[in-house]
Amino acid sequence: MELGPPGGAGPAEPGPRLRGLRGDDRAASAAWLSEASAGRRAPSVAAVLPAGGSGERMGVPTPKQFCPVLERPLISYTLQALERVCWIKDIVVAVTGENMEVMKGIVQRYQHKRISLVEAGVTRHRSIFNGLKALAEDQPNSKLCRPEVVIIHDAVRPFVEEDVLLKVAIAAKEHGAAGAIRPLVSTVISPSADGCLDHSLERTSHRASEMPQAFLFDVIYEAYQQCSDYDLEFGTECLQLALKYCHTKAKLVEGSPDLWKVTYKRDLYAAESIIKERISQQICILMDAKEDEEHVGRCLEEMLKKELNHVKVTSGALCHAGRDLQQIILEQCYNFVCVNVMTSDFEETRKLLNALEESNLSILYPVVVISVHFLDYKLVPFGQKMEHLMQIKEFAKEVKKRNILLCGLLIYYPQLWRQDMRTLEVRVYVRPHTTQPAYCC
Ligand SMILES: Nc1ccn([C@@H]2O[C@H](COP(=O)(O)OP(=O)(O)OP(=O)(O)O)[C@@H](O)[C@H]2O)c(=O)n1
Ligand SMILES: O=P(O)(O)OC[C@@H](O)[C@@H](O)[C@@H](O)CO
Repeated sequence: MELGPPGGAGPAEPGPRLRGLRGDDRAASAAWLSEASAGRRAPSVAAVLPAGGSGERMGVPTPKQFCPVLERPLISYTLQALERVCWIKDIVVAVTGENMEVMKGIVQRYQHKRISLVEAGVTRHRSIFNGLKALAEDQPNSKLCRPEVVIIHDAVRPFVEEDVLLKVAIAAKEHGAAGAIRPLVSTVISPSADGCLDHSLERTSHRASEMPQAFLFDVIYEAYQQCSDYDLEFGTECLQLALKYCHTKAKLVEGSPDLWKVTYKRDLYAAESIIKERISQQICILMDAKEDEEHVGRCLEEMLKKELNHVKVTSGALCHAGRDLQQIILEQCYNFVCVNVMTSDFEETRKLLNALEESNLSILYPVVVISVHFLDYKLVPFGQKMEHLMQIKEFAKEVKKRNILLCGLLIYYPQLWRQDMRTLEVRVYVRPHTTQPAYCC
Protein backbone atom coordinates (compact mmCIF):
# COMPACT_ATOMS: atom_id res chain seq x y z
CA MET A 1 0.00 0.00 0.00
CA GLU A 2 1.59 3.23 -1.05
CA LEU A 3 0.70 6.59 0.37
CA GLY A 4 1.13 9.22 -2.26
CA PRO A 5 2.28 12.73 -1.32
CA PRO A 6 -0.39 14.32 0.83
CA GLY A 7 -1.94 17.12 -1.14
CA GLY A 8 -1.22 19.69 1.50
CA ALA A 9 -2.87 20.13 4.86
CA GLY A 10 -5.86 22.21 5.67
CA PRO A 11 -8.92 23.14 3.67
CA ALA A 12 -8.44 24.46 0.17
CA GLU A 13 -10.12 27.65 1.30
CA PRO A 14 -9.39 29.52 4.53
CA GLY A 15 -11.98 29.37 7.23
CA PRO A 16 -15.35 27.73 7.39
CA ARG A 17 -17.34 27.87 4.19
CA LEU A 18 -20.99 27.00 4.28
CA ARG A 19 -21.45 27.17 0.52
CA GLY A 20 -23.92 24.86 -1.05
CA LEU A 21 -25.93 24.67 2.14
CA ARG A 22 -29.41 25.91 2.67
CA GLY A 23 -31.54 26.66 5.68
CA ASP A 24 -31.16 24.19 8.52
CA ASP A 25 -28.21 22.47 6.81
CA ARG A 26 -26.38 25.75 7.07
CA ALA A 27 -27.27 25.97 10.74
CA ALA A 28 -26.15 22.38 11.31
CA SER A 29 -22.90 23.07 9.51
CA ALA A 30 -22.34 26.18 11.57
CA ALA A 31 -22.93 24.14 14.74
CA TRP A 32 -20.63 21.41 13.47
CA LEU A 33 -17.90 23.93 12.70
CA SER A 34 -18.49 26.05 15.77
CA GLU A 35 -17.35 23.15 17.94
CA ALA A 36 -13.96 24.01 16.58
CA SER A 37 -14.26 27.74 17.14
CA ALA A 38 -15.62 27.16 20.66
CA GLY A 39 -12.28 25.69 21.58
CA ARG A 40 -13.65 22.17 21.78
CA ARG A 41 -11.91 19.59 19.66
CA ALA A 42 -13.59 19.72 16.25
CA PRO A 43 -14.97 16.34 15.16
CA SER A 44 -12.25 15.28 12.73
CA VAL A 45 -13.61 13.95 9.44
CA ALA A 46 -11.81 12.17 6.62
CA ALA A 47 -13.08 10.62 3.40
CA VAL A 48 -12.23 7.39 1.60
CA LEU A 49 -12.89 7.22 -2.14
CA PRO A 50 -12.74 3.75 -3.70
CA ALA A 51 -11.41 4.33 -7.23
CA GLY A 52 -9.79 1.02 -8.04
CA GLY A 53 -12.41 -0.48 -10.33
CA SER A 54 -12.06 -1.42 -14.00
CA GLY A 55 -15.44 -0.09 -15.09
CA GLU A 56 -16.40 -3.22 -17.07
CA ARG A 57 -20.05 -2.15 -17.42
CA MET A 58 -18.88 1.10 -19.06
CA GLY A 59 -17.53 -1.01 -21.90
CA VAL A 60 -14.47 1.11 -22.67
CA PRO A 61 -10.75 0.40 -22.06
CA THR A 62 -10.31 3.33 -19.66
CA PRO A 63 -11.61 2.74 -16.15
CA LYS A 64 -14.68 5.00 -15.87
CA GLN A 65 -13.26 7.08 -12.99
CA PHE A 66 -10.59 8.29 -15.43
CA CYS A 67 -12.93 8.79 -18.41
CA PRO A 68 -12.91 12.42 -19.55
CA VAL A 69 -15.96 14.64 -19.17
CA LEU A 70 -15.29 17.92 -20.97
CA GLU A 71 -11.65 16.80 -21.18
CA ARG A 72 -11.38 16.42 -17.40
CA PRO A 73 -11.27 13.00 -15.70
CA LEU A 74 -14.52 12.11 -13.95
CA ILE A 75 -12.75 11.53 -10.62
CA SER A 76 -11.48 15.12 -10.64
CA TYR A 77 -15.06 16.39 -10.38
CA THR A 78 -15.66 14.16 -7.35
CA LEU A 79 -12.46 15.36 -5.70
CA GLN A 80 -13.48 18.96 -6.44
CA ALA A 81 -16.85 18.35 -4.78
CA LEU A 82 -15.21 16.98 -1.64
CA GLU A 83 -12.55 19.70 -1.56
CA ARG A 84 -15.28 22.33 -1.38
CA VAL A 85 -16.07 20.93 2.07
CA CYS A 86 -13.60 22.55 4.45
CA TRP A 87 -14.34 20.25 7.39
CA ILE A 88 -13.17 17.12 5.52
CA LYS A 89 -9.52 17.10 6.54
CA ASP A 90 -8.09 14.25 4.48
CA ILE A 91 -9.27 12.54 1.32
CA VAL A 92 -7.84 9.06 0.77
CA VAL A 93 -8.23 7.68 -2.77
CA ALA A 94 -7.72 3.98 -3.46
CA VAL A 95 -6.40 3.36 -6.99
CA THR A 96 -4.72 0.35 -8.58
CA GLY A 97 -0.93 0.33 -8.78
CA GLU A 98 -1.10 0.62 -12.56
CA ASN A 99 -3.16 3.82 -12.28
CA MET A 100 -1.19 5.38 -9.42
CA GLU A 101 0.86 7.65 -11.72
CA VAL A 102 -2.25 8.65 -13.68
CA MET A 103 -3.92 9.60 -10.42
CA LYS A 104 -0.90 11.56 -9.21
CA GLY A 105 -0.95 13.43 -12.53
CA ILE A 106 -4.61 14.35 -12.05
CA VAL A 107 -3.96 15.57 -8.48
CA GLN A 108 -1.12 17.74 -9.77
CA ARG A 109 -2.83 19.05 -12.92
CA TYR A 110 -6.02 20.10 -11.17
CA GLN A 111 -4.20 21.14 -7.96
CA HIS A 112 -6.30 18.88 -5.76
CA LYS A 113 -5.53 19.31 -2.06
CA ARG A 114 -5.64 17.07 1.00
CA ILE A 115 -5.35 13.96 -1.22
CA SER A 116 -3.51 10.79 -0.21
CA LEU A 117 -3.30 7.79 -2.50
CA VAL A 118 -3.39 4.16 -1.42
CA GLU A 119 -3.34 0.93 -3.37
CA ALA A 120 -6.78 -0.40 -4.27
CA GLY A 121 -7.85 -3.98 -3.58
CA VAL A 122 -9.30 -6.53 -5.96
CA THR A 123 -12.80 -5.70 -4.75
CA ARG A 124 -14.46 -2.46 -3.70
CA HIS A 125 -14.61 -3.56 -0.06
CA ARG A 126 -10.91 -4.36 -0.09
CA SER A 127 -10.16 -0.95 -1.62
CA ILE A 128 -12.19 0.75 1.10
CA PHE A 129 -10.46 -1.34 3.76
CA ASN A 130 -7.05 -0.24 2.40
CA GLY A 131 -8.22 3.36 2.64
CA LEU A 132 -9.30 2.86 6.25
CA LYS A 133 -5.98 1.23 7.13
CA ALA A 134 -4.17 4.31 5.82
CA LEU A 135 -6.22 6.45 8.21
CA ALA A 136 -5.85 4.11 11.18
CA GLU A 137 -2.42 5.56 11.91
CA ASP A 138 -1.09 2.05 12.30
CA GLN A 139 0.79 2.28 9.04
CA PRO A 140 4.50 3.07 8.88
CA ASN A 141 5.27 6.60 7.51
CA SER A 142 1.58 7.50 7.59
CA LYS A 143 1.06 11.27 7.76
CA LEU A 144 -2.68 10.86 8.22
CA CYS A 145 -4.55 11.28 11.48
CA ARG A 146 -7.18 8.80 12.64
CA PRO A 147 -10.50 10.63 12.13
CA GLU A 148 -13.50 10.48 14.44
CA VAL A 149 -15.84 10.17 11.46
CA VAL A 150 -15.03 8.74 8.04
CA ILE A 151 -17.08 9.36 4.91
CA ILE A 152 -17.00 6.65 2.23
CA HIS A 153 -17.96 7.83 -1.24
CA ASP A 154 -17.60 6.20 -4.66
CA ALA A 155 -15.16 8.13 -6.87
CA VAL A 156 -17.68 7.78 -9.72
CA ARG A 157 -20.43 9.78 -7.98
CA PRO A 158 -19.27 13.33 -8.83
CA PHE A 159 -22.42 15.25 -7.91
CA VAL A 160 -22.21 15.15 -4.15
CA GLU A 161 -23.03 18.37 -2.27
CA GLU A 162 -21.95 19.56 1.16
CA ASP A 163 -25.44 19.27 2.62
CA VAL A 164 -25.70 15.50 2.23
CA LEU A 165 -22.09 15.03 3.37
CA LEU A 166 -22.89 17.04 6.46
CA LYS A 167 -26.09 15.11 7.13
CA VAL A 168 -24.45 11.69 6.96
CA ALA A 169 -21.43 12.86 8.98
CA ILE A 170 -23.58 14.30 11.77
CA ALA A 171 -25.86 11.22 11.73
CA ALA A 172 -22.82 8.91 11.86
CA LYS A 173 -21.46 10.78 14.87
CA GLU A 174 -24.77 10.16 16.63
CA HIS A 175 -25.71 6.68 15.36
CA GLY A 176 -22.35 5.17 14.46
CA ALA A 177 -23.27 4.82 10.79
CA ALA A 178 -25.33 6.66 8.20
CA GLY A 179 -25.99 6.38 4.49
CA ALA A 180 -27.75 8.23 1.71
CA ILE A 181 -30.78 6.55 0.19
CA ARG A 182 -33.04 7.21 -2.79
CA PRO A 183 -36.48 5.96 -3.80
CA LEU A 184 -36.36 2.90 -6.02
CA VAL A 185 -37.01 3.64 -9.69
CA SER A 186 -37.73 0.03 -10.68
CA THR A 187 -39.38 -2.64 -8.59
CA VAL A 188 -37.01 -5.22 -7.09
CA ILE A 189 -37.94 -8.82 -7.77
CA SER A 190 -36.56 -12.13 -6.59
CA PRO A 191 -36.26 -14.78 -9.36
CA SER A 192 -36.72 -18.49 -8.65
CA ALA A 193 -34.08 -21.10 -9.58
CA ASP A 194 -35.87 -21.77 -12.86
CA GLY A 195 -35.62 -18.12 -13.86
CA CYS A 196 -39.24 -17.24 -13.13
CA LEU A 197 -40.63 -14.71 -10.75
CA ASP A 198 -40.52 -15.94 -7.19
CA HIS A 199 -41.74 -12.72 -5.60
CA SER A 200 -41.40 -8.98 -5.88
CA LEU A 201 -40.57 -6.51 -3.13
CA GLU A 202 -43.01 -3.81 -2.15
CA ARG A 203 -41.29 -0.87 -3.80
CA THR A 204 -42.62 1.75 -1.40
CA SER A 205 -41.17 -0.06 1.60
CA HIS A 206 -37.69 -0.34 0.09
CA ARG A 207 -35.02 2.17 -0.85
CA ALA A 208 -31.89 2.24 -2.98
CA SER A 209 -28.68 2.51 -0.98
CA GLU A 210 -26.52 5.24 -2.45
CA MET A 211 -23.36 7.11 -1.35
CA PRO A 212 -22.04 9.03 0.56
CA GLN A 213 -22.04 6.92 3.69
CA ALA A 214 -20.40 7.90 6.96
CA PHE A 215 -19.29 6.00 10.04
CA LEU A 216 -17.61 6.46 13.36
CA PHE A 217 -14.17 5.41 12.26
CA ASP A 218 -13.81 2.84 15.03
CA VAL A 219 -17.10 1.19 14.01
CA ILE A 220 -16.36 0.70 10.33
CA TYR A 221 -12.67 -0.10 10.88
CA GLU A 222 -13.62 -2.80 13.38
CA ALA A 223 -16.25 -4.14 10.96
CA TYR A 224 -13.70 -4.47 8.16
CA GLN A 225 -11.20 -6.10 10.48
CA GLN A 226 -13.85 -8.68 11.46
CA CYS A 227 -15.17 -9.02 7.92
CA SER A 228 -15.20 -12.51 6.35
CA ASP A 229 -13.32 -13.10 3.12
CA TYR A 230 -16.66 -13.86 1.50
CA ASP A 231 -18.02 -10.44 2.45
CA LEU A 232 -14.82 -8.72 1.37
CA GLU A 233 -15.04 -10.55 -1.95
CA PHE A 234 -18.74 -10.31 -2.77
CA GLY A 235 -20.23 -7.67 -0.48
CA THR A 236 -21.50 -4.36 -1.88
CA GLU A 237 -22.89 -2.64 1.19
CA CYS A 238 -20.74 -0.97 3.87
CA LEU A 239 -23.82 -0.27 6.03
CA GLN A 240 -24.42 -4.01 6.19
CA LEU A 241 -20.88 -4.62 7.46
CA ALA A 242 -21.45 -2.14 10.31
CA LEU A 243 -24.71 -3.92 11.18
CA LYS A 244 -23.39 -7.47 10.86
CA TYR A 245 -20.04 -7.07 12.60
CA CYS A 246 -20.65 -4.13 14.96
CA HIS A 247 -24.41 -4.34 15.50
CA THR A 248 -24.65 -0.73 14.40
CA LYS A 249 -27.86 0.24 12.66
CA ALA A 250 -27.14 3.00 10.15
CA LYS A 251 -29.29 6.11 10.08
CA LEU A 252 -30.73 6.51 6.59
CA VAL A 253 -30.62 9.97 5.03
CA GLU A 254 -32.69 10.95 1.96
CA GLY A 255 -30.24 12.04 -0.76
CA SER A 256 -30.74 14.16 -3.86
CA PRO A 257 -31.32 12.65 -7.34
CA ASP A 258 -27.78 13.68 -8.38
CA LEU A 259 -26.13 11.12 -6.10
CA TRP A 260 -26.33 8.39 -8.78
CA LYS A 261 -23.28 6.36 -9.69
CA VAL A 262 -21.70 6.58 -13.16
CA THR A 263 -21.86 2.95 -14.26
CA TYR A 264 -22.83 2.71 -17.95
CA LYS A 265 -21.81 4.86 -20.92
CA ARG A 266 -25.16 6.66 -20.83
CA ASP A 267 -24.26 7.81 -17.31
CA LEU A 268 -21.20 9.56 -18.72
CA TYR A 269 -23.35 11.46 -21.21
CA ALA A 270 -25.74 12.38 -18.42
CA ALA A 271 -22.82 13.55 -16.27
CA GLU A 272 -21.59 15.77 -19.11
CA SER A 273 -25.04 17.34 -19.45
CA ILE A 274 -25.24 18.04 -15.74
CA ILE A 275 -21.75 19.55 -15.73
CA LYS A 276 -22.62 21.77 -18.71
CA GLU A 277 -25.80 22.89 -16.98
CA ARG A 278 -23.83 23.75 -13.83
CA ILE A 279 -21.20 25.63 -15.88
CA SER A 280 -23.94 27.74 -17.46
CA GLN A 281 -25.04 28.77 -13.97
CA GLN A 282 -21.64 30.12 -12.99
CA ILE A 283 -20.18 33.54 -13.75
CA CYS A 284 -17.24 35.55 -12.47
CA ILE A 285 -17.12 39.35 -12.39
CA LEU A 286 -13.61 40.79 -12.48
CA MET A 287 -13.00 44.41 -11.68
CA ASP A 288 -10.24 46.64 -10.53
CA ALA A 289 -10.42 47.81 -6.94
CA LYS A 290 -11.16 51.35 -8.04
CA GLU A 291 -14.23 52.56 -6.22
CA ASP A 292 -16.29 53.10 -9.34
CA GLU A 293 -15.54 49.70 -10.74
CA GLU A 294 -16.24 48.17 -7.38
CA HIS A 295 -19.67 49.74 -7.35
CA VAL A 296 -20.52 48.70 -10.87
CA GLY A 297 -19.31 45.20 -10.18
CA ARG A 298 -21.42 44.94 -7.04
CA CYS A 299 -24.50 46.19 -8.91
CA LEU A 300 -23.89 43.59 -11.56
CA GLU A 301 -23.36 40.92 -8.92
CA GLU A 302 -26.71 41.67 -7.27
CA MET A 303 -28.53 41.50 -10.61
CA LEU A 304 -26.81 38.30 -11.71
CA LYS A 305 -27.49 36.56 -8.41
CA LYS A 306 -31.17 36.72 -9.31
CA GLU A 307 -30.47 34.82 -12.50
CA LEU A 308 -27.60 32.43 -11.79
CA ASN A 309 -26.60 30.02 -9.02
CA HIS A 310 -22.97 30.95 -8.59
CA VAL A 311 -21.78 34.53 -9.03
CA LYS A 312 -18.21 35.15 -7.97
CA VAL A 313 -16.57 38.55 -7.80
CA THR A 314 -12.86 39.05 -7.75
CA SER A 315 -11.52 42.57 -7.45
CA GLY A 316 -8.09 44.07 -7.52
CA ALA A 317 -5.84 44.27 -10.52
CA LEU A 318 -5.70 40.88 -12.11
CA CYS A 319 -2.12 40.36 -11.01
CA HIS A 320 -3.33 40.53 -7.39
CA ALA A 321 -6.55 38.72 -8.11
CA GLY A 322 -4.50 36.11 -9.98
CA ARG A 323 -4.62 33.44 -7.26
CA ASP A 324 -8.33 34.00 -6.78
CA LEU A 325 -8.85 33.85 -10.52
CA GLN A 326 -6.78 30.70 -10.82
CA GLN A 327 -8.98 29.07 -8.19
CA ILE A 328 -12.13 30.26 -9.96
CA ILE A 329 -10.88 28.86 -13.27
CA LEU A 330 -9.90 25.60 -11.54
CA GLU A 331 -13.45 25.39 -10.30
CA GLN A 332 -14.51 25.46 -13.94
CA CYS A 333 -15.95 28.90 -14.43
CA TYR A 334 -16.51 29.49 -18.15
CA ASN A 335 -18.34 32.86 -18.04
CA PHE A 336 -16.61 36.17 -17.18
CA VAL A 337 -17.50 39.85 -17.11
CA CYS A 338 -14.45 42.10 -17.01
CA VAL A 339 -15.45 45.58 -15.79
CA ASN A 340 -13.26 48.50 -16.91
CA VAL A 341 -14.89 51.69 -15.67
CA MET A 342 -12.42 54.41 -16.33
CA THR A 343 -9.77 52.64 -18.28
CA SER A 344 -10.44 51.96 -21.88
CA ASP A 345 -7.39 49.85 -22.27
CA PHE A 346 -7.75 46.12 -22.35
CA GLU A 347 -4.96 45.32 -19.95
CA GLU A 348 -7.24 43.58 -17.47
CA THR A 349 -9.19 41.79 -20.19
CA ARG A 350 -5.97 40.74 -21.88
CA LYS A 351 -4.60 39.30 -18.61
CA LEU A 352 -7.85 37.38 -18.16
CA LEU A 353 -7.66 36.02 -21.71
CA ASN A 354 -4.06 34.93 -21.14
CA ALA A 355 -5.03 33.17 -17.90
CA LEU A 356 -7.87 31.43 -19.69
CA GLU A 357 -5.68 30.37 -22.60
CA GLU A 358 -3.20 28.80 -20.14
CA SER A 359 -5.95 27.14 -18.09
CA ASN A 360 -7.26 23.59 -18.13
CA LEU A 361 -10.69 24.66 -19.26
CA SER A 362 -12.00 22.43 -21.99
CA ILE A 363 -11.79 23.73 -25.56
CA LEU A 364 -14.97 21.75 -26.21
CA TYR A 365 -17.08 24.20 -24.25
CA PRO A 366 -17.19 27.92 -25.10
CA VAL A 367 -15.74 30.38 -22.62
CA VAL A 368 -17.64 33.69 -22.70
CA VAL A 369 -15.82 36.91 -21.77
CA ILE A 370 -17.66 40.21 -21.79
CA SER A 371 -15.32 43.18 -21.59
CA VAL A 372 -17.33 46.13 -20.28
CA HIS A 373 -16.05 49.68 -20.76
CA PHE A 374 -17.63 52.78 -19.25
CA LEU A 375 -16.40 55.96 -20.90
CA ASP A 376 -17.27 59.59 -20.27
CA TYR A 377 -18.06 60.93 -23.71
CA LYS A 378 -17.19 64.50 -22.64
CA LEU A 379 -13.64 63.43 -21.85
CA VAL A 380 -13.04 61.30 -24.84
CA PRO A 381 -14.12 61.94 -28.45
CA PHE A 382 -16.28 59.07 -29.59
CA GLY A 383 -14.36 58.40 -32.78
CA GLN A 384 -11.05 58.05 -30.98
CA LYS A 385 -12.55 55.70 -28.43
CA MET A 386 -14.35 53.52 -30.89
CA GLU A 387 -11.16 53.17 -32.89
CA HIS A 388 -9.38 52.07 -29.73
CA LEU A 389 -12.14 49.77 -28.68
CA MET A 390 -12.34 48.19 -32.10
CA GLN A 391 -9.11 46.43 -31.10
CA ILE A 392 -11.42 44.09 -29.27
CA LYS A 393 -12.38 42.63 -32.63
CA GLU A 394 -8.79 41.60 -33.18
CA PHE A 395 -8.65 40.05 -29.72
CA ALA A 396 -11.89 38.27 -30.38
CA LYS A 397 -10.60 36.73 -33.61
CA GLU A 398 -7.42 35.63 -31.84
CA VAL A 399 -9.04 33.93 -28.87
CA LYS A 400 -11.89 32.43 -30.89
CA LYS A 401 -9.42 29.75 -32.02
CA ARG A 402 -9.48 28.53 -28.43
CA ASN A 403 -13.27 28.67 -28.28
CA ILE A 404 -13.22 31.83 -26.17
CA LEU A 405 -16.07 34.11 -27.22
CA LEU A 406 -15.03 37.68 -26.45
CA CYS A 407 -17.71 40.38 -26.54
CA GLY A 408 -17.21 44.10 -25.93
CA LEU A 409 -19.77 46.34 -24.24
CA LEU A 410 -19.10 50.09 -24.40
CA ILE A 411 -21.21 52.27 -22.12
CA TYR A 412 -20.87 55.90 -23.03
CA TYR A 413 -22.20 58.28 -20.38
CA PRO A 414 -22.38 62.03 -19.75
CA GLN A 415 -20.10 63.60 -17.20
CA LEU A 416 -23.08 64.12 -14.87
CA TRP A 417 -23.64 60.46 -14.70
CA ARG A 418 -20.33 59.96 -12.95
CA GLN A 419 -21.75 61.54 -9.78
CA ASP A 420 -24.77 59.35 -10.26
CA MET A 421 -22.67 56.24 -10.32
CA ARG A 422 -24.33 55.25 -7.08
CA THR A 423 -27.68 55.28 -8.79
CA LEU A 424 -26.47 53.09 -11.59
CA GLU A 425 -29.08 50.48 -12.27
CA VAL A 426 -27.88 47.40 -14.04
CA ARG A 427 -30.48 45.44 -15.96
CA VAL A 428 -29.27 42.02 -16.94
CA TYR A 429 -30.94 39.97 -19.61
CA VAL A 430 -29.66 36.43 -19.56
CA ARG A 431 -30.70 34.65 -22.71
CA PRO A 432 -32.25 31.29 -21.69
CA HIS A 433 -30.38 28.10 -22.57
CA THR A 434 -27.21 29.90 -23.49
CA THR A 435 -24.05 30.85 -21.75
CA GLN A 436 -24.08 34.22 -23.42
CA PRO A 437 -25.79 36.78 -21.21
CA ALA A 438 -26.91 40.02 -22.85
CA TYR A 439 -26.38 43.11 -20.74
CA CYS A 440 -27.84 46.58 -20.79
CA CYS A 441 -26.96 49.30 -18.35
N1 LIG B 1 -11.76 -3.36 -6.82
C1 LIG B 1 -12.49 -2.23 -6.82
C2 LIG B 1 -13.74 -2.14 -7.51
C3 LIG B 1 -14.44 -0.93 -7.51
N2 LIG B 1 -13.90 0.11 -6.86
C4 LIG B 1 -14.57 1.40 -6.88
O1 LIG B 1 -15.85 1.33 -6.28
C5 LIG B 1 -16.71 2.31 -6.88
C6 LIG B 1 -18.08 1.71 -7.26
O2 LIG B 1 -17.87 0.48 -7.88
P1 LIG B 1 -18.41 0.14 -9.38
O3 LIG B 1 -19.38 1.16 -9.85
O4 LIG B 1 -18.81 -1.27 -9.38
O5 LIG B 1 -17.06 0.32 -10.23
P2 LIG B 1 -16.37 -0.78 -11.14
O6 LIG B 1 -16.11 -2.01 -10.37
O7 LIG B 1 -15.20 -0.10 -11.78
O8 LIG B 1 -17.49 -1.05 -12.26
P3 LIG B 1 -17.80 -2.48 -12.94
O9 LIG B 1 -18.51 -3.27 -11.90
O10 LIG B 1 -18.71 -2.08 -14.08
O11 LIG B 1 -16.51 -3.07 -13.37
C7 LIG B 1 -15.97 2.86 -8.11
O12 LIG B 1 -15.51 4.15 -7.83
C8 LIG B 1 -14.84 1.88 -8.30
O13 LIG B 1 -13.68 2.51 -8.86
C9 LIG B 1 -12.70 0.02 -6.15
O14 LIG B 1 -12.24 0.99 -5.55
N3 LIG B 1 -12.00 -1.15 -6.15
O1 LIG C 1 -22.04 -2.58 -6.46
P1 LIG C 1 -21.24 -1.55 -7.15
O2 LIG C 1 -19.76 -1.85 -6.98
O3 LIG C 1 -21.64 -1.27 -8.56
O4 LIG C 1 -21.52 -0.20 -6.34
C1 LIG C 1 -21.09 -0.12 -5.02
C2 LIG C 1 -22.00 0.77 -4.21
O5 LIG C 1 -22.02 2.06 -4.77
C3 LIG C 1 -23.39 0.26 -4.18
O6 LIG C 1 -23.40 -1.01 -3.68
C4 LIG C 1 -24.29 1.22 -3.41
O7 LIG C 1 -25.53 0.66 -3.36
C5 LIG C 1 -23.83 1.59 -2.00
O8 LIG C 1 -23.80 0.60 -1.14
